[in-house]
Amino acid sequence: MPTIGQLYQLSKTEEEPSKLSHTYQDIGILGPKARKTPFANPLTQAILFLHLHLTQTHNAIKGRTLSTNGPIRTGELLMADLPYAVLPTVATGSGDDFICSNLGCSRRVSRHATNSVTCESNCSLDVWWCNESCKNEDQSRHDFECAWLKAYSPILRQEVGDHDYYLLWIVVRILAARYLELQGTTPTNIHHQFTFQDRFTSGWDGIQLLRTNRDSWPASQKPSPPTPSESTITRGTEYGLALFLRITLANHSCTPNVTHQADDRGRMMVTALRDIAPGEECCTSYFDLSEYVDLQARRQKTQDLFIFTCTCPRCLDEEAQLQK
Ligand SMILES: C[S@@+](CC[C@H](N)C(=O)[O-])C[C@H]1O[C@@H](n2cnc3c(N)ncnc32)[C@H](O)[C@@H]1O
Repeated sequence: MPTIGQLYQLSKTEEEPSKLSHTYQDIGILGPKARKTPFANPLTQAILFLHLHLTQTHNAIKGRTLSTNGPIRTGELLMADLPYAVLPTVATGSGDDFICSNLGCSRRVSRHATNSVTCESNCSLDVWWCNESCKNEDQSRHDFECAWLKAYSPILRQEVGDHDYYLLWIVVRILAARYLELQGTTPTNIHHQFTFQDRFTSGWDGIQLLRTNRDSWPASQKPSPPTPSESTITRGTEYGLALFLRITLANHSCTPNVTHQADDRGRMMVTALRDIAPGEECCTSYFDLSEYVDLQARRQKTQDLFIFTCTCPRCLDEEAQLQK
């Protein structure tokens, strides 16, 4: 079950991040249907937002699902999800930008920004912060990974390649978040402030729920998992690699009713593509549907990347047409 996803910057043809941020920051316009929970991080005030009508349900084949228990209008913001862990995936030394390592910030910043700082121990060329405040705020989390990065990042990167190196590093960052959560000092530790834990599990408890639901699949849907290789992974415009606990509940549909886009600070913004009725499942698309148009191409894509055969209404309808 893929739960760690690339964050992509919005392309120029899509809605500008600033517009999304504006809708989000001006969250009062959503009125009483919206609840907001200030994030623990006093410096950045990153905000986790969940629409009051969003809920979690279960489907025998798909596993956990994101659903609604009330009406949602086209264009409404459903979720601004914060990552549990995020890391930069831009090749070392390349490009002008970095992602601030402070989880509560996660902004993309120019390497030439006057206030940017790096780790004194030179543990990794990928670890940067916007400024001293972000570094101080992130210090205890970074201390957890610093020795590991210094000892292993050059060797691992060479020996296993970027893809596997990033997967190992994000596991270290997930453990760092867990460690800080136990200390009660982390900005990811929103558990105690979050008032609707009953609907969405936060923190390490949420990580523990991330396991495959393959046991519930019919035998026909259980091929051997493909070995991901650099050539089979379409990365798009890279922003970072992140783990989200709430948007990960959204299943795939080839006629999605929601869309997800990373904003410019590593949050995943989920917006309704059409009116959604109470009780409907909220599905997004896991890939660019304009690139995978016919049924066979789309089904191959979900098999290759996520090991399931899509049975969304569009796929079933097209399948029936082909069988006529
Ligand atoms: C990001 S998770 C979505 C949440 C997942 N259902 C869960 O229980 O955590 C992706 C996984 O959900 C399942 N899934 C998503 N969309 C599906 C679909 N249209 N049909 C069948 N399974 C689907 C697959 O197991 C896939 O690997």
